[in-house]
Amino acid sequence: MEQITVLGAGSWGTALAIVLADNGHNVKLWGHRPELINNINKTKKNDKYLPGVELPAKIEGFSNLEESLVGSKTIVLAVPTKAIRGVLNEITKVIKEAITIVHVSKGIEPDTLLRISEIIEAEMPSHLLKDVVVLSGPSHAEEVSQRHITTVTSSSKNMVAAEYIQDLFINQHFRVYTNPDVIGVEIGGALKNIIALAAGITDGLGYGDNAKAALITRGLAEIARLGSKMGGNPLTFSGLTGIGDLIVTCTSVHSRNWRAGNLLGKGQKLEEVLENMGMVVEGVRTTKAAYQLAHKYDVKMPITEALYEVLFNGQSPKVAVDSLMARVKTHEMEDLVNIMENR
Ligand SMILES: NC(=O)C1=CN([C@@H]2O[C@H](COP(=O)(O)OP(=O)(O)OC[C@H]3O[C@@H](n4cnc5c(N)ncnc54)[C@H](OP(=O)(O)O)[C@@H]3O)[C@@H](O)[C@H]2O)C=CC1
Ligand SMILES: O=C(CO)COP(=O)(O)O
Repeated sequence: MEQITVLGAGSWGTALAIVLADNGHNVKLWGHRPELINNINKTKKNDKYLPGVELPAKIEGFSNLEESLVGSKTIVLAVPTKAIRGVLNEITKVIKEAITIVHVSKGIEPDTLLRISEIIEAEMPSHLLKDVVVLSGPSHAEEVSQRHITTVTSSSKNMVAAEYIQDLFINQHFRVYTNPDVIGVEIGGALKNIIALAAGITDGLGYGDNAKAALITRGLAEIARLGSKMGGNPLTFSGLTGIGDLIVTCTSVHSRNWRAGNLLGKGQKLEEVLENMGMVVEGVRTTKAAYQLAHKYDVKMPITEALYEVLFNGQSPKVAVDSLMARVKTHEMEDLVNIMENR
């Protein structure tokens, strides 16, 4: 059995700590708010993020980063995308030996347009970084923490590392696959949040299942279009970290992105929505990044572009949906578009 440090004591960090503890590992769970950590250690619960869930005895909370890292060679990084650089910077100051970082965040950094594994490689000195692995897939913390059946994918440039992480996490309720396509896995996980926001908006506007099916399917088309151009394997987008995560996030009330979109669709302002969520809504920043990526790679991403107008240019959700539907008619399949345009 291993000792593993989980950085980030929010919903996902805590749920993954439970999986690891269930597998017999000793888990040091670090959070940056001492009151939350004291409460975790006292009550053996994280009532702010996973109300009512009992934490296994093998999880110990830490608010001191250095203490949480002593003796751990594998670190699970479970903080929101915007906090990643800061946390990596602090890790670098205190560790002495190379570590394996498993990141579980779903986002892309606006402006730099870096994926999370690229941020990790850029921030960490190479002598302190053994491997980077991404663990991603359709997995809401609320269900994982109740040991409901979940499937995810472990991906790394180094498949030995991906398989090592598969072994650490896999159990009867939490099935872990591997996939060498880090780009496809990270792009699918990050961009599904944009489509989930849009699905929440159409639900909030009062549209039904047809609209949601359209968003999931056409959302997948634009994610795959961008992701393949960035070097991802097109097949990855039909897997757990592509269509799988799209389905769960667009259809579940657990999704913070769907919930935020739903409130936007019902007429709330973005600032108001984010203030009241109390948890990270990754899709907002990622919409900005994907909008920039679409221009950089010259890829059509109509849903992303419509959402960008709503989030950053004050367009009303109804007008954005109407303009999506009023676009010039086209073929469904990319190849057909190329064939027809060249005939
Ligand atoms: N929840 C889920 O089901 C899943 C989430 N993910 C991904 O996991 C990542 C984390 O999300 P999740 O746990 O759900 O988010 P939450 O909002 O539930 O928790 C985020 C945690 O990170 C903490 N945090 C914020 N800023 C910092 C910082 N600068 N330094 C240290 N800690 C910080 C927050 O503390 P505080 O707010 O108190 O400051 C909070 O404890 C996201 O990228 C998300 O997309 C992936 C799969 C499933
Ligand atoms: O990534 C997730 C499920 O796979 C969590 O999605 P939300 O961040 O929208 O809650």
